[in-house]
Amino acid sequence: MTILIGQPDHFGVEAEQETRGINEKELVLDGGFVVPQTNSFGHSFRDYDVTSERQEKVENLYRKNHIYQTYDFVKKMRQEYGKLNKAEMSIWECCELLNQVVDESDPDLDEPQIEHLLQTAEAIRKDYPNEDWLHLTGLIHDLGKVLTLPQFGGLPQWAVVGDTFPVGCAFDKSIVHHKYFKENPDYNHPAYNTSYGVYSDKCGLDNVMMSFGHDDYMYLVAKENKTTLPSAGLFIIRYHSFYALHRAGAYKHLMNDEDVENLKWLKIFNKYDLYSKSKVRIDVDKVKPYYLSLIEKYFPAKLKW
Ligand SMILES: O[C@H]1[C@H](O)[C@@H](O)[C@H](O)[C@@H](O)[C@H]1O
Ligand SMILES: [Fe+2]
Ligand SMILES: [Fe+2]
Repeated sequence: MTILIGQPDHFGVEAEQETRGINEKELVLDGGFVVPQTNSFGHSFRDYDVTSERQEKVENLYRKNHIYQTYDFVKKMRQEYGKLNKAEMSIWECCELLNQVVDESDPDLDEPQIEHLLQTAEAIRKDYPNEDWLHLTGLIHDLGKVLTLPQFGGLPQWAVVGDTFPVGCAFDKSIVHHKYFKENPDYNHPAYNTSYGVYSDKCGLDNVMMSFGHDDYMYLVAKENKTTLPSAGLFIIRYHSFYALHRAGAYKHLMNDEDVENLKWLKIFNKYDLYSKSKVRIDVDKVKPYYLSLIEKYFPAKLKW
């Protein structure tokens, strides 16, 4: 059975068809993963408009995120967190730390994050049994959320979670709660508010500064600790919250050929990241040995964080 992909949403039909095209022609999802119609709160996934107490929290987070994530802020954060001098630990130790984190930006999930990591990884493993790198990518993609913990500086949630977007060029209209960018100092900055901004045609996303958060941080950690994950794995880690790109198709003018290839895997990954969120618990002890073997294959025993 081929899975249903991409619910029709406010990003429009075009992005949907594009995902479908890739799915049918190249990487067919055949594992029978059933995409639920509603999240565990009974709403459709990624609905940022319904009114509830929870949504108010989510919107408030995006308001701050959009106002404070400037080009200068990102540069400073990358410098600071690129030092990797906060902790030394294994990947699994970090998974366990994540148990203390609940993501306030997520309208679909209020479970501790370790559940989400395992749900994502296990759903991928079922449908893509041979792509062990993709299972591990599922397990680790959100580990950067430890930035909210005191030993990592206790960053506010707006600097850690939520969808990401490039800084240094214009903020695309498809970004969730776009209206709050009007209060971002870069919004009116002539060097930063054109479609290329400080970048050039097909410069490659590697050269683009993304709003700072768990994605960019985990990418830095994986790269600097010399992971042997393939480039598609690193790409997924850095851009999995970049919905303006992988859902809405914005910012394509900044992609190089390798990005175009890797985007196919990211689109597949996203289905599992988004739609595996549920109240169904995974038996951690049962799956732990498998993931420990993958960690050993792709990472050193201890990493600098
Ligand atoms: O609220 C969520 C959450 O923070 C995820 O970890 C991130 O990847 C998503 O893009 C975002 O929408
Ligand atoms: Fe994430
Ligand atoms: Fe995730």
